[in-house]
Amino acid sequence: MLNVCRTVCSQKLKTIRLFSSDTIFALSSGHGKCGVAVIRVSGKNSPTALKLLTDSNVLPKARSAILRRIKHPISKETLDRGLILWFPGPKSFTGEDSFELQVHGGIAVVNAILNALGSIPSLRLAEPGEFTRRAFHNAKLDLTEVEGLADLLQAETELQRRQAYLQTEGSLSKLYNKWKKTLTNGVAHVEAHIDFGETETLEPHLIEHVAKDIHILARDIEQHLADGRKGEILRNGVKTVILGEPNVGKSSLLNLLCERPAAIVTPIEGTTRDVLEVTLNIHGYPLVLADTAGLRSSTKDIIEKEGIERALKLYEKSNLVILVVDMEKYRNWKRIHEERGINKYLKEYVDKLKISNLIDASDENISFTKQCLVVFNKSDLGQDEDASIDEDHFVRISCKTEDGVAKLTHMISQKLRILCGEPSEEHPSMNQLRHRQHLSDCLKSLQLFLDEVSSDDTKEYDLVIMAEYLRKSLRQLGKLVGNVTTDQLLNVIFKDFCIGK
Ligand SMILES: Nc1nc2c(ncn2[C@@H]2O[C@H](COP(=O)(O)OP(=O)(O)OP(=O)(O)O)[C@@H](O)[C@H]2O)c(=O)[nH]1
Ligand SMILES: [K+]
Ligand SMILES: [Mg+2]
Repeated sequence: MLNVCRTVCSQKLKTIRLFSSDTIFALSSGHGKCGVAVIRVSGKNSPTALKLLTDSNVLPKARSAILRRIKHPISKETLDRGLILWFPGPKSFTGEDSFELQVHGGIAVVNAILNALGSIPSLRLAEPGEFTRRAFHNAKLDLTEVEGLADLLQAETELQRRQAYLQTEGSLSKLYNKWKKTLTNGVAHVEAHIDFGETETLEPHLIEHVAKDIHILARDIEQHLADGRKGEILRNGVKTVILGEPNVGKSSLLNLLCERPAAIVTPIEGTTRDVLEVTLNIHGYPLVLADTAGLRSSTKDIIEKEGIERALKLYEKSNLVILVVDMEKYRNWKRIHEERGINKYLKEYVDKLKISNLIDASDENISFTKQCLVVFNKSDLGQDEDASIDEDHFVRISCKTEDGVAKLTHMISQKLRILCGEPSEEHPSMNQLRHRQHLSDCLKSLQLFLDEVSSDDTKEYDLVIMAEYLRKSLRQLGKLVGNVTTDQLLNVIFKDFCIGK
């Protein structure tokens, strides 16, 4: 559909580049047949375009839905009848004069209206994300809010939606702007000291006061950075890997959790080679679950060896490990080593799988170095009264009878809550590497400032250097919210948007 429109507009696109004075239009609802399609127009020629489409000299009432015939500007043919919403700037999404059309969602209807818009001089099809980019340039949204909006469009689970929504509403923005204000204050005070310090009487302990504020700020940023990457994990999905010996039922478990036969299951050891990933929604949390090749060192098969290597690589990067154990094998082991318990078995098991760093060796009991659940599978194959399997991170299941699977799902969701947290307005989590980098750099400069304060016992501060450290920190916060940007950065951020947003 857009191809048609692109052809119509291609002539114009050749000559018109991304000048903000262009008036842009696009289909903003999904592509293909649908009940209602939303077409958006924004820019200084919106009023003219709207008058032409409605064949009227007056603009409709602002921000009210009005039913109108939509006509071709030249032939005056009625193309459809639909709702019109007129948003005069600056009280619009983009901050510019703009309007929206809600029309019948047929492909030909949408094409006809897009073509009609394309026939109006100085109107052109919007680039991906261009409406949002204008909103950003007109200070309707800052950069973290733009990122929140992109995430909201991508969100697949309830908690991803909640985190993204709070961010579009400025949860991160408010926090970072508060920090910016503290820093701006600090810079102003230090600079005032440099400019007037020698001639005028300034508050005697001014630098100490600034240092106190900066100290609190540095602590807050440090705490914000030390959040276990909760926001990032929620945004990207919890990387979870199923590991274990061959034939313990890893693929059976993946199939059970995703409720379809995604992975091949056979009684042959070494059935799975490639990593197989499925995305699941568990109680609103996104889980990226990977089935892997059974870990063993005895194989000579080069394909299986490669599969094992891939499994181990994935393990290193995973947020959560589901370690599968064959209940029967554990039972047999216990018969031989009666005096030794489950912890001993697990230590031997991870050694054998060559993932011994999963268990903290210094610990007498068992503690894992990553979030981990141990699944004792094939519980249907005999009776076992070992009560130690009912501990926090151990669960007994049968992929055959589906016994214990509900309990496992519950335990997984608890782990997801630990890893992702609950998005909240009061304690928003940063959720992109970009945020982390700017904040770490900001913190570094703040620490240099604080070092300068504490190192000088004669209280003869080097104010010029100190002001520079604060300005550097401020610049990082500016980059974070988007006061300081480059086209390159903006292109990266806006690349996730589609045409019409
Ligand atoms: N009785 C019983 N058999 C099971 C259970 N879970 C899996 N199996 C069987 O165990 C065999 C191996 O299952 P898979 O799911 O292929 O095991 P895997 O760990 O993925 O094996 P590899 O990919 O070869 O490492 C199959 O014959 C399954 O039907 C269970 O809970 N009870
Ligand atoms: K198998
Ligand atoms: Mg398998």
